[in-house]
Amino acid sequence: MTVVLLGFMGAGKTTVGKILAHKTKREQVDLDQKIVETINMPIAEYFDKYGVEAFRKLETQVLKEHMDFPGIVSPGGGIILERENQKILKEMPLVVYLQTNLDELLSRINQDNDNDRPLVHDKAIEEIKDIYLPRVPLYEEIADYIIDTTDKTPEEIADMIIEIEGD
Ligand SMILES: Nc1ncnc2c1ncn2[C@@H]1O[C@H](COP(=O)(O)OP(=O)(O)O)[C@@H](O)[C@H]1O
Ligand SMILES: O=C(O)C1=C[C@@H](OP(=O)(O)O)[C@@H](O)[C@H](O)C1
Ligand SMILES: [Mg+2]
Repeated sequence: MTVVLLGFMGAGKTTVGKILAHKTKREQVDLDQKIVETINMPIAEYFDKYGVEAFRKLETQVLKEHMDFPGIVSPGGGIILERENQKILKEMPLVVYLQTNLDELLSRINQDNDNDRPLVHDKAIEEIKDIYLPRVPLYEEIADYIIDTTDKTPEEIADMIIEIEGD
């Protein structure tokens, strides 16, 4: 069954998705990674050159290509913004929102040297809050399940999703 992980940047969509796929012997697709393979440059560079709207179009395209993916789908945190994506996500069988408080997200993002996230890079906390707060009700509305990740390890979160799938 297709499992989609939603959540803000730093929620663990990529990390938990990888562990969950490994534990359950399924494939994971990270939509950001698919986009990077297509554009052949880092996401931050693409944002600089072509802007956020162009990125959103690519994001919708790769989501459509993977809506029936038989495994774990880890999108970027902004996947819930486009109406078209919201519709697609609602049709997908199991959507889990990895809920995390903003302090914890900021601390995870800051220690993550593997990813440059242009929407939060060098931004003040108030600006990040302006991106985060309007997204929360969208994640909540679209998800079938919500897991509070704040004090949990990615392993524990993956195990919780396995339990949800078993129910
Ligand atoms: N539950 C967690 N507890 C602690 N650190 C985490 C957790 N989930 C993810 N991280 C760390 O936070 C950073 C961002 O994780 P990532 O999986 O890339 O998030 P996302 O794909 O949702 O933006 C990584 O450095 C990752 O190791
Ligand atoms: O929330 C967003 O708008 C974004 C999240 C990023 O992915 P992660 O959520 O995996 O960091 C990446 O798609 C891009 O930088 C934009
Ligand atoms: Mg990610």
